[in-house]
Amino acid sequence: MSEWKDLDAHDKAPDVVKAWYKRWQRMESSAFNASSGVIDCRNDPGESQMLREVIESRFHDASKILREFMGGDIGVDDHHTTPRVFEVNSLPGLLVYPSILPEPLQLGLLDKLLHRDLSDPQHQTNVHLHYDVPYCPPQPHTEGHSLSFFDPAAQSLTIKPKTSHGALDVPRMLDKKLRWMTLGGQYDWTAKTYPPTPPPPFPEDVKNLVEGLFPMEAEAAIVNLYSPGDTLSVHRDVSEACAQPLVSISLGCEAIFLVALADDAASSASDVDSAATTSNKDGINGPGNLRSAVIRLRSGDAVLMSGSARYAWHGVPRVIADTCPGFMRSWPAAGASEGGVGNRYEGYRGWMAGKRVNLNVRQMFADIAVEVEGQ
Ligand SMILES: O=C(O)CCC(=O)C(=O)O
Ligand SMILES: [Fe+2]
Repeated sequence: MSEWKDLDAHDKAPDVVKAWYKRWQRMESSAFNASSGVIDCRNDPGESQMLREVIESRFHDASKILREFMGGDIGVDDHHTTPRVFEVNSLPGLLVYPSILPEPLQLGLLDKLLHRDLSDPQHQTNVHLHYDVPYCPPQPHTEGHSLSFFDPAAQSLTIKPKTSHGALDVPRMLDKKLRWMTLGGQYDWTAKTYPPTPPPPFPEDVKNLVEGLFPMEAEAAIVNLYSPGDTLSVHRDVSEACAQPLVSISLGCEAIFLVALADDAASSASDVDSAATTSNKDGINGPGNLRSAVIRLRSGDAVLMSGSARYAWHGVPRVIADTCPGFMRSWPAAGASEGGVGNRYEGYRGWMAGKRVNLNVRQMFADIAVEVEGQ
């Protein structure tokens, strides 16, 4: 097994992993909907041969952490008082927490990430690489933060290109261009490093939520935004200075998430052929000597990558259209019975119905122990 310090963030995935990913990217939805090899925690996870339930001692009162995040009672039910956690048998350290976030909390997290944190000029996005992004000054209802980009008053902003790109308006930025935003440590996707300058503070409420629920410190995050048709190719997240866990929280449309650990011996040409050309169980789920998992991630689910699974190859070959849950589809507009601030965002009603948002949180430095007991 490789040492963390030997792993290079610029390494390309072995061919066998890339071929497996491509199969999933090209697969008809009917094939993966019918595939018994996909881990889907909403469908009797306890019965699955691919998972085993584990006990997280830190969940003695998850509801307290969830309430603190929302600043009040959110009608947390029993499930959320003691969320269930499953470990993937083929990849020890890969944990799945189905629907760990209750619905109101999912909406609250979207508000914080996409109204408050996106309009904080300290947080970089992919749009900043090519454009000078202007911000609207704070308003009485924004608690000192710049006005949300979803607000009608922000629609007249012009986002000027730094290079030869054409100018961009706010709706086009939000609908099409915006693919990621960084929180805390501002990861540089091109250099695949964290800049040496001190990062902006990690948003405190999101930090408390993540650290309360998961065995890690929240020091840097990437918020990925996908539309159906967008993908994230196979990579490993090894730019952090330590091998502490990483947590990935999904909101909105469902996705297929692939994870694989390839032993050096697993990259031979014959494995690539079998991954690329057969439709047998191995061809879909990964060649026999790849330790792999295919997980259907839904809104409110979390995945924790720890232990050897922390440096597994992984990617998102598919975001599944028309799968955003009903309670979230109209975001950022308020629901029919709600009044108040949501109505400001009426012009973007239904924006979230065509999006998947993934909050991917990493610990960059300090060491803490992971406490997971077998059941
Ligand atoms: O969108 C996801 O589920 C995964 C994102 C990811 O792997 C990353 O941000 O490094
Ligand atoms: Fe990743």
